[in-house]
Formats: sequence, structure tokens, C-alpha cells
Amino acid sequence: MKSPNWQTAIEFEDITYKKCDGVARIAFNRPDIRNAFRPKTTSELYKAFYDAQEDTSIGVVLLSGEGPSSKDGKWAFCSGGDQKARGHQGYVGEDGYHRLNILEVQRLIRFMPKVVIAVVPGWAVGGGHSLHVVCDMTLASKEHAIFKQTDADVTSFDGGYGSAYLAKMVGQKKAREIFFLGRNYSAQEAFEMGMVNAVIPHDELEDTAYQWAQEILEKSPTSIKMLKFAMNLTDDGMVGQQVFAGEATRLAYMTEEAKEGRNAFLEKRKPDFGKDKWIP
Ligand SMILES: CC(C)(COP(=O)(O)OP(=O)(O)OC[C@H]1O[C@@H](n2cnc3c(N)ncnc32)[C@H](O)[C@@H]1OP(=O)(O)O)[C@@H](O)C(=O)NCCC(=O)NCCSC(=O)c1cc(O)c2ccccc2c1O
Repeated sequence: MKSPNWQTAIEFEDITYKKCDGVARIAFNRPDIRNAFRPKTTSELYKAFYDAQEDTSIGVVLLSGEGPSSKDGKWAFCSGGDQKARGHQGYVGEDGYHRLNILEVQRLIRFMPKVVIAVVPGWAVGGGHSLHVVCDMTLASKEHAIFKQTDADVTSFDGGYGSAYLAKMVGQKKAREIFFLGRNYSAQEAFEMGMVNAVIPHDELEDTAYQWAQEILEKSPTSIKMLKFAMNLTDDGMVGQQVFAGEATRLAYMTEEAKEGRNAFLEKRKPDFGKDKWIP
């Protein structure tokens, strides 16, 4: 299996952001507190995801967590919102504002025209659990991944993708169990529920994720993008329709018909779309 030669794309404090051969890797980098996120972390995440979205050489993004913890050697994907940064209206950033801006990151993952794979080396908890749910696919460490929803312990509730979309994935009864009881689930249990794509030996997790990314990169970019948006559409309402239709518009722009429409306007004449163009 080919190991990637990652190159740092942008230096951040709370995350790492690297690229290699069409793949971007974004990882939480606060392993001593199980990769909990504060507003600074989420704004860095947003910048990295946005950069990956805009980079035309990137087709797949891996989202993971650095580790292990220097304190106890444990691994984490993400343990959700940093409870020490939590104020009375949200998570408090350096500017003093209270935010729930992880939801903006969720939307970017959901709507970006690229495949996002959660690579879970350890704990995926609370808002960290919701992040793996919103990613297109999840690969989990056989030995160390643990999935857990603590939202109901800390008076928080992701009522969007984290819960309602999870229920579409694992079924209503199981999703309610996950949230109402807040138990720990192993990678294997999460796989059997349908919220993990593959359980991978820990030492092979990163290389396997990179390999999956390389396989995806061999496919047609337009097909992958349209398939992602098609699968999102029914759950995302009018926004899902807007995102899918936006890409349909782009495809239409690339036709001779569209060029004639634009040219006719610019040349101040009636467009001639030709005959026999009403394909059945
Ligand atoms: C993740 C754990 C289950 C791990 O347990 P373990 O026993 O392995 O480790 P410790 O508990 O000893 O933790 C080690 C160390 O890390 C610190 N830490 C862990 N998680 C956090 C955290 N989330 N915030 C701050 N610090 C954390 C812990 O204090 C220890 O530090 P020491 O200094 O003592 O060494 C377990 O740690 C755990 O349950 N963590 C909390 C999980 C949690 O409740 N997360 C928040 C859920 S709510 C949320 O994430 C959320 C965020 C949003 O922005 C939303 C926005 C909109 C809607 C919903 C949102 C939402 O739900």
C-alpha cells in the first residue's frame, strides 16, 4: 500500500492541514483534551475546508484527529465542543463572541463538491460524533475508535445531521438509543449499525484512508460530485435542490446552446438554437 508524502498546506494552531496527490488531510490537533473544538478550531477548520473546496487539484478530503494524547496515550477523532470554552450562549472565542460555528463547518462538508471521509482513530463524541455522521464516509480504528453521544449529558442537541440524519443511517430505534442512553460503541458495533464503512487495524488506518481516496480519484469528478449531491438532495430540501441544480446549470453552461444564448445577447440579436434540438 502506497504511503502518502503529506505536505503542509497552511499552518494552523488547533488543526493540521496537509495535501498529497489530490487528497487533503485536515486533523484536529488538541489531542490532550481528546481533540475538543473551540471557536478558533472551527474557524480554522472552515478555512481549511474552504481551501480544499477551492483547490481544483483536490478531490477527496480526509478529516481525522492527531494523537495520541501526551498525557495518557489515548486516541481521539474529536470530543465535540470544548466545555471549558462554553459560555451561556455558545462557545466563546478570543473576540468574546459566543458561537455554534461548528454547524457552518458541517454545512461546508455536506455541500462541498468533493468526497469527505472521516478517519476515526479514537473517541468520536458529542459534536465530534455529529461530524463523522455528516462526512460522506467513515473509516474507524479497530482497536481505538469509540463512538458516543454525550449531547444529552451536557444540555446540547444537534437536531440536524447529528441526530436526524443519523436516524436515516442507522434507523430510528438505534439513533434514539445512541442519543438517549449515551453508551460507548466500538468500531465493529458502529459498522454493524451502518454508520461506519470499514473497520481498519489502527496501524493501517491512515494509509487505507489514503488508498480509498486514490480509488475515488480515479473516477469521473463530475459523476462523483453529481452523485454526492443527488444522494444529499432528498434530505436537504430546497437547499439540496439548489446545490444539485447549480451543478446542472454549470453543465448546461458548457453546451453550444448556452454559448449561443450568451453570444446572441452580447451581439444584440435573436438567438438561433437550431432545429431538432428537442432531444426526447
Ligand atoms: C471523550 C470522553 C468520553 C473521553 O473520556 P476519557 O475518560 O478517555 O478522557 P477524559 O474524560 O479523562 O478526558 C481527557 C482530558 O480531555 C478533556 N476533555 C475531553 N473532552 C473534552 C471536551 N469536550 N471539552 C473540554 N475538555 C475535554 C478532559 O477534561 C480531560 O482533561 P484533563 O485536564 O482532566 O486531563 C470524555 O472526555 C467526554 O465525555 N468528554 C466530553 C464530551 C462532550 O460532552 N462533548 C460536548 C458535547 S456537545 C457538542 O459537542 C456540541 C457542540 C456544538 O458546537 C454544537 C452546536 C450546535 C448544536 C449542537 C452542538 C453540540 O452538541
